[in-house]
Amino acid sequence: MNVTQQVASLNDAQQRAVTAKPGNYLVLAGAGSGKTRVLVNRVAWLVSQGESPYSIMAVTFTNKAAAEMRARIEALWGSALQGLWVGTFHSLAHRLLRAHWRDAGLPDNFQILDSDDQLRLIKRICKELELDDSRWPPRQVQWFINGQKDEGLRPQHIETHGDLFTQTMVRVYERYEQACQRGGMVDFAELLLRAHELLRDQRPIREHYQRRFSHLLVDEFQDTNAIQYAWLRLLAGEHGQVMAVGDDDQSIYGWRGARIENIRRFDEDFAGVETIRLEQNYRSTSTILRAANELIRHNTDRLGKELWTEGDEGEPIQLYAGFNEHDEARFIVDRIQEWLEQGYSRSDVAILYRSNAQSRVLEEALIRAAVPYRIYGGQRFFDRAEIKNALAYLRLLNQRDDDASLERVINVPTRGIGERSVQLLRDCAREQGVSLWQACRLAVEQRRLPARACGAVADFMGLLDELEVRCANLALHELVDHVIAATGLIDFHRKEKGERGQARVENLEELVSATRQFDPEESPYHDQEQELAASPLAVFLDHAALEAGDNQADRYEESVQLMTLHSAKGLEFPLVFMSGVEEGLFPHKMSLESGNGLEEERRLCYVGITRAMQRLYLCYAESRRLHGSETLNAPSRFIGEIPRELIQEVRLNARISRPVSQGLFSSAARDVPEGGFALGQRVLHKLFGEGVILNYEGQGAQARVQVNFDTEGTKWLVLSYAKLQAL
Ligand SMILES: Nc1ncnc2c1ncn2[C@@H]1O[C@H](COP(=O)(O)OP(=O)(O)OP(=O)(O)O)[C@@H](O)[C@H]1O
Ligand SMILES: [Mg+2]
Repeated sequence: MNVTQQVASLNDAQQRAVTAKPGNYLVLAGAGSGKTRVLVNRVAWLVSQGESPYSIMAVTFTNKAAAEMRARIEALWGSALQGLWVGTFHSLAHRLLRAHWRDAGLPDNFQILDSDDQLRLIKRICKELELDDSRWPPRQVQWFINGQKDEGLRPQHIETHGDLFTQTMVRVYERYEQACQRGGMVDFAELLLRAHELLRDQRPIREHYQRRFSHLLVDEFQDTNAIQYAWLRLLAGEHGQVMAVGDDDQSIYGWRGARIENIRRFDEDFAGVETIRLEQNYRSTSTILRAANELIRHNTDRLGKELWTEGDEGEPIQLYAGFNEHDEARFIVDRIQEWLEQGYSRSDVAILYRSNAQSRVLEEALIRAAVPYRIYGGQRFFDRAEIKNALAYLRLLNQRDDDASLERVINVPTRGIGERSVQLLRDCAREQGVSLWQACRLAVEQRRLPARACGAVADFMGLLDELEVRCANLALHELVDHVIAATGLIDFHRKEKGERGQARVENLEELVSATRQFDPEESPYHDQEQELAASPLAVFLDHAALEAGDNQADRYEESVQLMTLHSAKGLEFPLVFMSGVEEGLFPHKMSLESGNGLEEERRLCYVGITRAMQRLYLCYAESRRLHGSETLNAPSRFIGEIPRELIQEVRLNARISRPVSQGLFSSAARDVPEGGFALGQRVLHKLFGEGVILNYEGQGAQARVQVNFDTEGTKWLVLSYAKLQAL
């Protein structure tokens, strides 16, 4: 099919956008209405009309989306397009700086500083400035510097108003800039800022690109920040033609500086803007679409759009009330397996969640069922840096001579043992043929390090020895809880500003939850053999090492996709689960503290719902152990904002109903598959007395139940041995 035929297959509004005469356009439309498709078609159409690919630049949100966009454009056109620029704001800015390094004031071999390198540099500067890092956490400084750059501000532009905090931050920012300049290093935010300054200050270069790029096309325009917007304006100049494509209802990066107002400003800042609205949705069933429309109607600050579809009504949205997070995960994985049997492919399925830490329980359920999965745009739980740090401390507790773990955390959180000292320790270990831990001891005894480092190493060793004593009689989950607090890891991340720090703290707390099942008395896996073989800590560490291994589905293997709601933007899947749709988790409790936080959460929910093409499941857990503590959450208000008639509650077994329900609707019921017991049922055990069944695990001879006994606490019991009596 050639380009003209392709364009003819679009609807009228889409065709109008694709074939629009030269000018500035805002394509404002809801999810799944073909905005990205319009953009792709517009590029191919421009080329088919004789425009040179050299004159076209298309910007999108992630590298992956950019690669996909180029592939789709070239597929439409039928061959590769030389000279066409497609990328993210960052990659395009980078390209400009590489081409004009001299004019941008950079060395020709300038390096990109990733976020970890940036943090390391900031730490060094804070130290030089003798800033106490408990008062001035380097991560907070990093957040500050990047935030200023995103607003286009250099240190000299920042008003300090005599405020000590700002003054100090600006002082670090200045030094940091000097260090980057000296070392020829450019961080991510700097790419945008510097490319902006290059175009702003170097008239010949600006005019060259303004002449070259007569067509600028931007996808996901609602999530551009101040500097990206400014950059776009400069590049467009007086004559450039911009087509900005976006959806105000999907603006979900306000917390990272994105400006939804850019949509409104576009009209004022660019000449003769014509707004084109696309209203037909091609992605979802009418039920899913109605749910999304009704939900987003609860937001006040909207530009207002309607979406309709010719598609089928489809099935109602399924709502599942999990008894707890394990039950929720099990339910999800059971459904996935059913679909796979029906012939769906694994890559048709996405599981979306609000917060990173939620992935752990889902990952475990998938691993147990041997369903390959990938975490899109993120890392598996046990691969995350903060988790690896905590595990390194735990490994050291277990085995001091574990050099890799020691190196990992000897200076995390920062305690004044710099790279030079670590090198001295390595040398000493090599000379003496001992472990790093032994080398630490020697170095302290023989004062082989500078006095400050010596003191710090001695403190570090003291910390581990003390932890060992303190933890001797703790249950595994208490031990982990104690270790992440006493080592300062929790505080270290808590001081980081923004979602990232918050996510790390949540992950660490989730690690505590993860260890509970390894405590003998709570463990469904527990048996005597295991107890004789190894401590729960050792068993857990092995488990973590295996899980962090090569379990992630290989790149080309079909796999179920797990991702946060944020990274699901722009994507679509036939089958979608949204898990953890609970008050406090989604909307996230942190969001309720800021004025428009709730509306941004609702937009995120809208993004989630509109990812689904055929089937959508909303799941929540009546009780959830997340980040180490157990909470009883009400179902999210977002569920209540979807019309009742669009939702069907899943009842796995309606015979027995649960006594406790936090549900909006009548509680869904579920019984234990073997033995005829129900969750929530009271039972009698010969030794432990009366209790309530909380959970179950496995089937047949493997079936175990967790019972909360009135006097003996919570225990996991093998059902076939326990001889429970129903009460
Ligand atoms: N005219 C059309 N005919 C058939 N299918 C279409 C048409 N327009 C779009 N689609 C399909 O609808 C789906 C959604 O399109 P697209 O991803 O471009 O929407 P979008 O508006 O960019 O969504 P989002 O807001 O989620 O980014 C895609 O599968 C696309 O191929
Ligand atoms: Mg899109």
